[in-house]
Amino acid sequence: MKQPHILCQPDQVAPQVLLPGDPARVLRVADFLDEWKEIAFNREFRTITGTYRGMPVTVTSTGIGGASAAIAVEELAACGVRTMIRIGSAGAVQAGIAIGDLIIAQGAVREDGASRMYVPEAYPAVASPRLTLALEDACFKLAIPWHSGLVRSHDSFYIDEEAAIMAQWNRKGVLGSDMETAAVLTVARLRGVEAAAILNNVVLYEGDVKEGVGEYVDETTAAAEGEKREIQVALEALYHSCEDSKP
Ligand SMILES: O=P(O)(O)O[C@H]1O[C@H](CO)[C@@H](O)[C@H]1O
Ligand SMILES: O=c1cc[nH]c(=O)[nH]1
Repeated sequence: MKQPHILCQPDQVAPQVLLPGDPARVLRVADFLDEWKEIAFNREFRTITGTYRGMPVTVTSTGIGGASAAIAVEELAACGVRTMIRIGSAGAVQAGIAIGDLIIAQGAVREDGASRMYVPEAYPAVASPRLTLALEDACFKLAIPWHSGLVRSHDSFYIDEEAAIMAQWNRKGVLGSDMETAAVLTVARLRGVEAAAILNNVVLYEGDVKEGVGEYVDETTAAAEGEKREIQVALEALYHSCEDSKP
Protein backbone atom coordinates (compact mmCIF):
# COMPACT_ATOMS: atom_id res chain seq x y z
CA MET A 1 0.00 0.00 0.00
CA LYS A 2 1.25 3.50 -0.82
CA GLN A 3 1.72 5.42 2.43
CA PRO A 4 -0.33 8.63 2.65
CA HIS A 5 2.42 11.13 3.60
CA ILE A 6 5.72 9.77 2.32
CA LEU A 7 3.92 8.43 -0.80
CA CYS A 8 6.11 5.30 -0.91
CA GLN A 9 5.18 1.64 -1.08
CA PRO A 10 7.16 -1.34 0.25
CA ASP A 11 8.86 -2.32 -3.04
CA GLN A 12 10.29 1.21 -3.39
CA VAL A 13 12.04 1.34 -0.04
CA ALA A 14 15.26 -0.39 1.15
CA PRO A 15 15.36 -2.15 4.54
CA GLN A 16 17.82 0.52 5.78
CA VAL A 17 17.09 4.23 5.76
CA LEU A 18 18.84 7.50 6.56
CA LEU A 19 16.64 10.23 8.04
CA PRO A 20 17.77 13.85 7.54
CA GLY A 21 15.38 16.57 8.70
CA ASP A 22 15.91 18.81 5.69
CA PRO A 23 14.63 17.66 2.25
CA ALA A 24 17.62 19.45 0.65
CA ARG A 25 19.99 17.18 2.61
CA VAL A 26 18.48 14.15 0.85
CA LEU A 27 20.12 15.24 -2.42
CA ARG A 28 23.40 15.93 -0.64
CA VAL A 29 23.34 12.30 0.56
CA ALA A 30 22.71 11.29 -3.08
CA ASP A 31 26.18 12.61 -3.95
CA PHE A 32 27.63 9.73 -1.89
CA LEU A 33 25.55 6.97 -3.55
CA ASP A 34 26.50 4.76 -6.54
CA GLU A 35 23.14 5.48 -8.16
CA TRP A 36 19.72 6.63 -6.96
CA LYS A 37 16.27 7.74 -8.04
CA GLU A 38 13.67 9.95 -6.44
CA ILE A 39 10.65 7.97 -5.23
CA ALA A 40 8.45 10.80 -3.94
CA PHE A 41 8.48 14.37 -2.64
CA ASN A 42 5.34 15.27 -0.72
CA ARG A 43 5.20 18.05 1.91
CA GLU A 44 8.46 17.78 3.95
CA PHE A 45 8.98 14.12 3.00
CA ARG A 46 11.43 13.63 0.15
CA THR A 47 12.51 10.03 -0.52
CA ILE A 48 15.22 8.63 -2.76
CA THR A 49 16.32 5.01 -3.05
CA GLY A 50 19.69 3.92 -4.38
CA THR A 51 22.78 1.93 -3.48
CA TYR A 52 25.89 2.63 -1.45
CA ARG A 53 28.79 0.29 -2.29
CA GLY A 54 26.11 -2.00 -3.72
CA MET A 55 23.95 -1.95 -0.56
CA PRO A 56 20.35 -0.77 -1.11
CA VAL A 57 19.60 2.36 0.90
CA THR A 58 16.70 4.80 1.15
CA VAL A 59 16.92 8.40 2.33
CA THR A 60 13.75 10.13 3.61
CA SER A 61 13.55 13.63 5.06
CA THR A 62 11.46 13.94 8.21
CA GLY A 63 10.85 17.72 8.24
CA ILE A 64 11.20 19.72 11.45
CA GLY A 65 9.94 18.35 14.75
CA GLY A 66 8.81 15.10 16.33
CA ALA A 67 5.30 15.19 14.87
CA SER A 68 6.43 14.89 11.26
CA ALA A 69 9.40 12.65 12.16
CA ALA A 70 7.01 10.19 13.83
CA ILE A 71 4.91 10.07 10.65
CA ALA A 72 8.02 9.27 8.60
CA VAL A 73 9.09 6.52 11.03
CA GLU A 74 5.60 4.97 11.10
CA GLU A 75 5.15 4.97 7.33
CA LEU A 76 8.67 3.67 6.66
CA ALA A 77 8.13 0.91 9.22
CA ALA A 78 4.88 0.05 7.43
CA CYS A 79 6.96 -0.27 4.23
CA GLY A 80 9.16 -2.88 5.94
CA VAL A 81 12.13 -0.74 7.01
CA ARG A 82 14.20 -2.48 9.74
CA THR A 83 17.03 0.00 10.37
CA MET A 84 17.04 3.81 10.58
CA ILE A 85 19.76 6.35 11.29
CA ARG A 86 18.84 9.99 11.78
CA ILE A 87 21.45 12.31 10.24
CA GLY A 88 20.56 15.65 11.77
CA SER A 89 21.88 19.00 12.87
CA ALA A 90 21.96 20.17 16.48
CA GLY A 91 23.07 22.90 18.83
CA ALA A 92 25.81 22.09 21.37
CA VAL A 93 24.81 21.89 25.03
CA GLN A 94 28.44 21.69 26.20
CA ALA A 95 31.37 24.05 25.67
CA GLY A 96 34.11 22.29 23.73
CA ILE A 97 31.84 20.95 21.02
CA ALA A 98 32.94 22.83 17.90
CA ILE A 99 30.94 23.67 14.77
CA GLY A 100 30.98 20.60 12.54
CA ASP A 101 31.71 18.21 15.42
CA LEU A 102 29.65 15.01 15.35
CA ILE A 103 27.47 13.89 18.25
CA ILE A 104 26.35 10.25 18.41
CA ALA A 105 23.16 9.95 20.49
CA GLN A 106 23.09 7.05 22.93
CA GLY A 107 19.65 8.28 23.94
CA ALA A 108 17.51 11.41 24.06
CA VAL A 109 15.77 13.47 26.72
CA ARG A 110 12.14 13.50 25.61
CA GLU A 111 11.11 17.16 25.75
CA ASP A 112 9.08 16.78 22.57
CA GLY A 113 5.33 16.39 22.43
CA ALA A 114 5.06 13.69 19.75
CA SER A 115 6.80 10.88 21.66
CA ARG A 116 4.81 11.74 24.80
CA MET A 117 1.58 11.07 22.90
CA TYR A 118 2.82 7.48 22.41
CA VAL A 119 4.21 6.65 25.87
CA PRO A 120 4.72 8.42 29.21
CA GLU A 121 7.97 10.31 29.80
CA ALA A 122 9.29 7.51 32.03
CA TYR A 123 9.80 5.41 28.87
CA PRO A 124 13.38 6.01 27.66
CA ALA A 125 14.39 7.07 24.16
CA VAL A 126 17.37 4.76 23.67
CA ALA A 127 19.37 4.18 20.51
CA SER A 128 20.18 0.70 19.24
CA PRO A 129 23.53 -0.23 20.86
CA ARG A 130 24.50 -2.19 17.75
CA LEU A 131 23.94 0.76 15.40
CA THR A 132 25.50 3.20 17.86
CA LEU A 133 28.64 1.05 18.00
CA ALA A 134 28.63 0.87 14.20
CA LEU A 135 28.54 4.70 14.06
CA GLU A 136 31.41 4.97 16.56
CA ASP A 137 33.39 2.34 14.69
CA ALA A 138 32.86 4.18 11.39
CA CYS A 139 34.11 7.44 12.97
CA PHE A 140 37.15 5.61 14.28
CA LYS A 141 37.97 3.99 10.94
CA LEU A 142 37.50 7.25 9.04
CA ALA A 143 39.61 9.11 11.66
CA ILE A 144 36.73 11.50 12.36
CA PRO A 145 36.50 12.66 16.00
CA TRP A 146 33.10 12.35 17.70
CA HIS A 147 31.25 12.87 20.99
CA SER A 148 28.97 10.12 22.34
CA GLY A 149 26.28 10.66 24.94
CA LEU A 150 22.78 11.97 25.51
CA VAL A 151 20.98 14.57 23.45
CA ARG A 152 17.79 16.46 24.17
CA SER A 153 14.92 16.90 21.72
CA HIS A 154 12.46 19.75 21.99
CA ASP A 155 9.51 21.15 20.07
CA SER A 156 9.82 24.91 20.04
CA PHE A 157 12.84 26.73 18.73
CA TYR A 158 12.26 30.28 19.98
CA ILE A 159 10.78 29.96 23.48
CA ASP A 160 11.70 32.62 26.08
CA GLU A 161 13.11 30.07 28.55
CA GLU A 162 15.41 28.29 26.06
CA ALA A 163 18.70 29.55 27.60
CA ALA A 164 17.68 28.42 31.09
CA ILE A 165 16.57 25.01 29.81
CA MET A 166 19.86 24.57 27.94
CA ALA A 167 21.80 25.54 31.11
CA GLN A 168 19.89 22.89 33.06
CA TRP A 169 20.73 20.16 30.53
CA ASN A 170 24.31 21.40 30.37
CA ARG A 171 24.62 20.70 34.12
CA LYS A 172 23.25 17.19 33.53
CA GLY A 173 25.87 16.44 30.87
CA VAL A 174 23.62 16.45 27.79
CA LEU A 175 25.69 17.03 24.64
CA GLY A 176 23.36 18.45 22.02
CA SER A 177 19.88 19.76 21.34
CA ASP A 178 17.71 18.88 18.35
CA MET A 179 14.04 18.38 17.55
CA GLU A 180 13.57 14.84 16.20
CA THR A 181 15.90 12.29 17.81
CA ALA A 182 13.63 11.53 20.78
CA ALA A 183 10.60 10.86 18.58
CA VAL A 184 12.60 8.80 16.08
CA LEU A 185 14.15 6.59 18.78
CA THR A 186 10.90 6.19 20.73
CA VAL A 187 8.57 5.42 17.83
CA ALA A 188 11.11 3.18 16.09
CA ARG A 189 11.55 1.11 19.25
CA LEU A 190 7.79 0.81 19.75
CA ARG A 191 7.50 -0.48 16.18
CA GLY A 192 10.41 -2.94 16.49
CA VAL A 193 12.74 -0.97 14.21
CA GLU A 194 16.44 -0.50 15.09
CA ALA A 195 17.31 3.21 15.21
CA ALA A 196 20.22 5.50 16.02
CA ALA A 197 21.15 9.13 15.45
CA ILE A 198 24.21 11.13 14.54
CA LEU A 199 24.06 14.93 14.72
CA ASN A 200 26.27 17.60 13.21
CA ASN A 201 26.77 20.55 15.55
CA VAL A 202 25.82 23.87 13.94
CA VAL A 203 25.55 26.16 17.02
CA LEU A 204 28.14 26.65 19.78
CA TYR A 205 26.95 26.30 23.38
CA GLU A 206 25.54 29.69 24.43
CA GLY A 207 26.01 30.82 20.81
CA ASP A 208 23.46 32.62 18.67
CA VAL A 209 21.12 29.92 17.36
CA LYS A 210 19.82 32.04 14.45
CA GLU A 211 23.36 32.85 13.36
CA GLY A 212 24.50 29.21 13.62
CA VAL A 213 21.57 27.71 11.73
CA GLY A 214 21.78 30.58 9.20
CA GLU A 215 25.46 29.94 8.47
CA TYR A 216 24.83 26.18 8.10
CA VAL A 217 22.95 26.77 4.84
CA ASP A 218 26.14 28.21 3.31
CA GLU A 219 27.91 25.19 1.84
CA THR A 220 31.44 26.43 2.59
CA THR A 221 31.20 26.49 6.38
CA ALA A 222 32.54 24.09 9.01
CA ALA A 223 28.92 23.05 9.57
CA ALA A 224 28.59 21.97 5.94
CA GLU A 225 31.82 19.98 6.26
CA GLY A 226 30.41 18.34 9.39
CA GLU A 227 27.33 17.34 7.42
CA LYS A 228 29.49 15.58 4.79
CA ARG A 229 31.28 13.70 7.57
CA GLU A 230 28.02 12.63 9.25
CA ILE A 231 26.67 11.32 5.93
CA GLN A 232 29.85 9.34 5.27
CA VAL A 233 29.84 7.92 8.81
CA ALA A 234 26.15 6.95 8.69
CA LEU A 235 26.49 5.23 5.29
CA GLU A 236 29.54 3.30 6.47
CA ALA A 237 27.75 2.32 9.69
CA LEU A 238 24.79 0.99 7.69
CA TYR A 239 27.11 -0.84 5.32
CA HIS A 240 28.93 -2.62 8.12
CA SER A 241 25.88 -3.36 10.27
CA CYS A 242 23.44 -4.60 7.62
CA GLU A 243 25.12 -7.81 6.47
CA ASP A 244 21.96 -9.19 4.85
CA SER A 245 21.62 -6.30 2.41
CA LYS A 246 25.13 -6.30 1.01
CA PRO A 247 25.51 -7.46 -2.61
O1 LIG B 1 18.84 19.73 10.38
P1 LIG B 1 17.72 18.85 10.92
O2 LIG B 1 17.97 17.42 10.69
O3 LIG B 1 16.38 19.32 10.42
O4 LIG B 1 17.74 19.06 12.52
C1 LIG B 1 17.69 20.28 13.24
O5 LIG B 1 17.49 21.43 12.44
C2 LIG B 1 16.13 21.91 12.57
C3 LIG B 1 16.13 23.27 13.20
O6 LIG B 1 16.92 24.15 12.49
C4 LIG B 1 15.42 20.89 13.44
O7 LIG B 1 14.79 19.96 12.62
C5 LIG B 1 16.55 20.32 14.24
O8 LIG B 1 16.34 19.07 14.82
O1 LIG C 1 20.39 24.89 18.55
C1 LIG C 1 19.87 24.14 17.73
C2 LIG C 1 20.40 23.96 16.45
C3 LIG C 1 19.80 23.12 15.60
N1 LIG C 1 18.70 22.48 16.01
C4 LIG C 1 18.18 22.63 17.22
O2 LIG C 1 17.16 22.03 17.55
N2 LIG C 1 18.77 23.45 18.06
